[in-house]
Formats: sequence, structure tokens, C-alpha cells
Amino acid sequence: MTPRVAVVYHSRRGTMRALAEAAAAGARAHGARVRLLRVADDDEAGPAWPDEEARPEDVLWADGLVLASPTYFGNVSAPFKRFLDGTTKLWWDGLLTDRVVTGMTASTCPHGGREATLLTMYQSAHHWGAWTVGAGPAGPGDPADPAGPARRGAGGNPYGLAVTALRDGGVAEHDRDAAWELGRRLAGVAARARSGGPPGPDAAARSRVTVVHCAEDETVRLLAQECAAGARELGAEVRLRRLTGPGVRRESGLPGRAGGAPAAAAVDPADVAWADSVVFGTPVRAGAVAAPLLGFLQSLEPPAGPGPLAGKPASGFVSTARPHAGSESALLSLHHVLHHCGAVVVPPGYTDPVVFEAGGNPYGTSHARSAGVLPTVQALAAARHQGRRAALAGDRLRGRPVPGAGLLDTPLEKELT
Ligand SMILES: Cc1cc2nc3c(=O)[nH]c(=O)nc-3n(C[C@H](O)[C@H](O)[C@H](O)COP(=O)(O)O)c2cc1C
Repeated sequence: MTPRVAVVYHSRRGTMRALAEAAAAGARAHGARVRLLRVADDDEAGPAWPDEEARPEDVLWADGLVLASPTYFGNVSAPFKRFLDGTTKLWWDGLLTDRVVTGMTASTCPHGGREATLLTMYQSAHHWGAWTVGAGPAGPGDPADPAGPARRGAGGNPYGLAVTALRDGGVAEHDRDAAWELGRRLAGVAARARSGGPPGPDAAARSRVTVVHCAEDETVRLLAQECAAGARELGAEVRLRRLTGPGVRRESGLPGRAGGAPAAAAVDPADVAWADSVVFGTPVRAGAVAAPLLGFLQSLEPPAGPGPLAGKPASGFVSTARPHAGSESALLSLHHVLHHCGAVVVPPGYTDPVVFEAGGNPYGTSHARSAGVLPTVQALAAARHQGRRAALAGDRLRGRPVPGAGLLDTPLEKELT
């Protein structure tokens, strides 16, 4: 099916508009229906770009979005943020889930906050329940060439496209090429996410989900089991795997042998290669994921080309000591690594009431052990939802037919289509 891609940009001097035009052309080259949408300036002092003005409702129309904002003080510009904030009513009504999003930015200084800007965009998109695609090594079926101009032009930036703004608002040829490539890539992922097709060679097979968890943390292990159960609910074949290694203290607190259940098999990189979708669970250590998980992720990356996570949906869940002790920062730092690996980050977002009930962390399920070593019923339900979501996203990106109604087929969207 033809994907619909909206390229939403804010630009005063022309850099972002030139990149947006190139991304739109790349998406069209993939066969997408494309709209180039201008975010209005605060005071209308900027140039009158001859494009449609972006409205929050336009997000409903799009299967995929290229978000394109200049870097202002290491963040998106205020007009761009106003556009994002304008989607609140649609978000609240649950209408913005499962869009595929990528980002582009420009800054004067090569290291002037552009990564921060892209990551901030993705944080907002994750609140919608969007999937985020960076410019990391492309996976199977991904139209972008990992050795192509997109990677070179991005200067190795795995989060999206970030270019150096020229004084006259012009854009270098290789930056334009990189934007074109990113638009084409986004359209490809959006097409697969929307329709589940074209079917891959193993389209009839069950979806495969690997859930990896740090072995010594009982809370995380229980969340992992529930996440695996959620994926199985959707018919997925699941591998529940444990990570061991120095740096993770034993933290049981439960009666009997650490939780009583037989230990899962130790994880191997082949478990990630096997999967269509991967979920990682970890205790939070110093505001970030535990060392064994980081070590495992780093071990996956080949010296060149895509690794086993490239092009696959991935997300995480965590346990912390106390409610505000790093659950968000750990998940966000995990997302950075996943983008480096070329994964499509598919966090829970606010895609189900259970996310709110479990404390409302849109980046991944989290449980604070100050509430008990056993995860709450709400946290377990959120982990199960995350597992279902991983299975569904894996099905879609691998081209398997998705059972039941599509996630995007809300009555309002049917009206708008
Ligand atoms: C209010 C403001 C804040 C800015 N902050 C940064 C910054 O943090 N880092 C940086 O390198 N450039 C910064 N810049 C430069 C812009 O990133 C640059 O002008 C912009 O990317 C050009 O995009 P445009 O041509 O689409 O308007 C800032 C510019 C403005 C107006």
C-alpha cells in the first residue's frame, strides 16, 4: 500500500526547508504520497515559504513523519515545539500511536546541540507511541544503503540527519543527498509498518520475539516473564533469555530460590539475530542500564555493516530502587544505543490505559522496588502490553499479516483517509 509521509519543517533562513524538500523527494521516490508542511513562525517574521501550513491534525493523515527543526539552544525551535504541543488533544484521544518518525536538524556549530535536538524530538514522539527510526545501519529490506550518502552526509550521526547550517541558508550537495536518502528510508519503513507487507520469505511463520533480562534482579525477571507472555498472547514464538556478568548485584528479596522459577538460558547474539523483535530488561545503575546489558549490546555490533538489531523493533523495561531514581534516563540512554544499532525504537508510549496505571512511563515499563520487590499488578500488565506491542511491531516490519484490525484503523482515521 502507498505510505503517506508528512515532512514537517520550521525554517527561517532556508536550511531546514531545503532539507525538507529533499526528504520529501526521497519519500516520493519510494512511491509515498507526500505532504511538505511548514510550521508557522512566531511572528510571521520569517520568509513566506510557499507550502501548506502544518496543523496538528496532519499527523493523523501520516503513516510516517520527517520532523525537521533547526537547533535552537540545543533543542527544537519554539515554533516547532508549539506544533508538537498542539497535538495534545489528539494524543489524549489515543489517535497518534504507531506513526513512524525520523528527525532532521541543522546547527551552526558541528557540535552545537544537534544530537540533543534529534533526541528531544524522539522523546516527544515516543509520548505519542510513535516508532523512531534513525540513520543507523540499515537492516534487511530497508531501502537505505548503509554505505550510501545518508550515512556519509550525516557524519556518522545515528539518530537522524544533522547538518551544519551555512551562512546563506544554502545546503551542501551531500547533505541534500542524505536528506533524500532519509526520506526514502522513512517511507519504506512506514510502508511496512502500515501494511505489514510485502511479505518476506517466511511470512507464514510465527513472529519471533526475544526478551533479554539481567539475571540477578528478580523484579526485572518477573517483568520479563510477563513481557514474554504478552508476546505469546499474539501467537509469537518467544525466547526468554538472561544476561549474567559482573556489575549486577543479586537482589532477590523474594522467598525461596530467587523467585523459584527455573533460570532462563543465557543469551547469545544468535538469539537477537533469530528474533523479529527484541525487548531488553535491566535494573537501573547510576541512571543508566546495567553494565552486562551495555556490554552485550556493544558485543553485537560488527566492525562494519548492519548488526543483528538493524531494522528490528526494540525497546526496554527497568526496575529502580525508588520512583524517581533514573527509570526515564536509563530507558532514554538505552534508546540511544538501540538507534546506534539501527533498531526501530518501539516503546510503549501511551498506547494503552495500563501504561498510565503503571505510573505513566512512555519510554518503557518501569517498577520502583520501594513499592515492593514483586512488581505491582499494574507494572506486570504494562510489561505484558509491551510484549504484545513488540510482537505486533515485529510482524509488521517483517511483512507478516497482522491478526485483527490494524492499529491505525480508528474510525476518525477512516473518515480522514
Ligand atoms: C535562537 C537561536 C538559537 C540557536 N541555537 C543554536 C545552538 O544551540 N547551536 C548551534 O550550533 N546553532 C544554533 N543556532 C543557529 C541555528 O541552528 C541555525 O541558524 C539554523 O539551523 C538555520 O536553520 P534555517 O536556515 O532553516 O533557519 C541558533 C539560532 C537561533 C536563531
